[in-house]
Amino acid sequence: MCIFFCSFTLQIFTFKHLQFLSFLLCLQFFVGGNWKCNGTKDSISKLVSDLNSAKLEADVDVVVAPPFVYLDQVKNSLTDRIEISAQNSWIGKGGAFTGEISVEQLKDTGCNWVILGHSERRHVIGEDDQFIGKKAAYALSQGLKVIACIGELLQEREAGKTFDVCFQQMKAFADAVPSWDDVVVAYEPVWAIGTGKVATPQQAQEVHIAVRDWLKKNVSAEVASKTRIIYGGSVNGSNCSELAKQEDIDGFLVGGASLKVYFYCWA
Ligand SMILES: O=C(CO)COP(=O)(O)O
Repeated sequence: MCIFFCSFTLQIFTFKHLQFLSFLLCLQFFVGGNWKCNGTKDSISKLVSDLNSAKLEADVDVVVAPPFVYLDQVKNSLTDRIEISAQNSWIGKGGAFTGEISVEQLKDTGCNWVILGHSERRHVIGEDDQFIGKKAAYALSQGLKVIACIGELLQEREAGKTFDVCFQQMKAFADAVPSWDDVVVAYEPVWAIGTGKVATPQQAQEVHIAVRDWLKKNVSAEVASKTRIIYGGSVNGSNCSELAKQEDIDGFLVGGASLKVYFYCWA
């Protein structure tokens, strides 16, 4: 693997170093595995055991997001080298909210990340920008880090609205969160999710740089330079290297391919 991620991290360091020299910063590559609503006790136990013996590069952040019901199992069996994320959280303190999971409960199971605004929550479940913003604000206020997802539908891309949609979703996060220190932005074009139709490196880079520019204009230059913007949507072993070469792609959020250990260990 890890030669793979190591070499890209080094390239990314060079790009970022040149681009943001004034901040003397480089962004650590981030690889997130979103297991979505997949797995059984047995299959997850096998994946965890494979992950525990995988050789992961030291300078890549690796985070996995198992389904809620397996969080405890994963936390109790997975190496501490890999952090754990939830796939959703409630907007505030727990209580009489049937079927919801609170941030406090997630922290209690050892989660330190949560994915919010995923397109499957937006478009299948019907969560809107404000609701997602509230969730992000509450999660951050309780010390949970946030993977903040944005991305356009196919018809929005075809109508030339990609930037408008992504910027509107960014604004909802920006209006809600007091700080971007613990936020990673995941650009996931909806038409690329689970379809095998990955964005080209140019399509992804074009949005990533626009989102970084949006952060610069609307939040601050420092936040723009420090915030990792990762790509998700049909990423796999064959397309990841070209995507990772793009200057503003700081990692991946991966669905289907993250259910196999080899995704974390390409070499
Ligand atoms: O939704 C995704 C990650 O959050 C991407 O899913 P796929 O990698 O299966 O397209």
